[in-house]
Amino acid sequence: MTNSSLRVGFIGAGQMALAMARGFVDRGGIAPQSILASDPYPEALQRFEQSIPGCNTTDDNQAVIDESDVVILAVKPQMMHEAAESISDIPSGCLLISIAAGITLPKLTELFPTTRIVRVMPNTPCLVGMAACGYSATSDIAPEDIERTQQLLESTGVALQVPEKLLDAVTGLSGSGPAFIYMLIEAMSDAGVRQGLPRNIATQLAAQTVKGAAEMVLATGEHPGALKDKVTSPGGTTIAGVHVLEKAGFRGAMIDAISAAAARSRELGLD
Ligand SMILES: NC(=O)C1=CN([C@@H]2O[C@H](COP(=O)(O)OP(=O)(O)OC[C@H]3O[C@@H](n4cnc5c(N)ncnc54)[C@H](OP(=O)(O)O)[C@@H]3O)[C@@H](O)[C@H]2O)C=CC1
Ligand SMILES: O=C(O)[C@@H]1CCC=N1
Repeated sequence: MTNSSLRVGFIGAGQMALAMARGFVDRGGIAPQSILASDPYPEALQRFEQSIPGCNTTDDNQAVIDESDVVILAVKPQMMHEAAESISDIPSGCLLISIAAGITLPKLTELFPTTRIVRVMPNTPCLVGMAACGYSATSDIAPEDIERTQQLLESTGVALQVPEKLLDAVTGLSGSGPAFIYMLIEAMSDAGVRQGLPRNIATQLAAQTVKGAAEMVLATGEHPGALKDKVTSPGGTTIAGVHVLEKAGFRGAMIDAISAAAARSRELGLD
């Protein structure tokens, strides 16, 4: 089946469902008419319809399962039990993809009567084709289901298969990571404004600097530390700033933040 004929459903039409649906339509060759999203919250469905003109919406989760080839489970982890209870039957042709933080594959297969299920951790930059996704599936899943998952996720950015025990780490790093980077960009922009730059110029310079530095890491394959050294002229400006960041515990704070997010993911899985 080509992507143009693939029917993709979303159970939960919130932020992440929207970002993925937009990515699938813009870059994955999925027709808006082939997208069906359910949510109990009418405003969420309205927002979804406005963002994906031509898509279909419903308040009936079972209808999404019955009328889709792939269904993304995009409810909060705390709502997964309730979502599962609203589904009585899963046709054999339907592949389920859970994006909920923390909910493990054994838990998912207990909640949903199917073995065709993949656990994915995407991130919101899939909206602009720059996602970093990790995913994992049970060992008895068909290779075609892995291929389908890989293909769909790749249309929104990078998709890496990892052992399930690493998915909470992926959640802390790349699932939650965009929020940490937005905070960094905001802080850099504030610093620019503090130094007299107009806000729009400061934010543009900060965001482009983050994007450029990220691209340097990916394109050159060099260690980030080596790239940092190339910016850091002896006795120059950068080392003065690096010293301040080291004294403030910048690296430790980032490691602690990602570790806390990963720990929270593990905790959500225990509910
Ligand atoms: N936001 C992100 O960056 C990322 C989120 N995720 C995961 O994606 C999932 C969704 O997160 P996010 O989009 O941020 O959350 P949102 O709250 O924006 O979206 C979830 C939506 O699901 C709806 N919902 C609640 N119960 C049900 C139900 N029984 N059936 C159908 N829909 C229901 C909610 O309605 P209501 O508001 O009325 O409860 C809400 O509109 C989470 O599991 C999260 O862990 C994964 C990676 C990144
Ligand atoms: O904050 C959260 O719980 C979700 C999961 C990863 C990103 N957002």
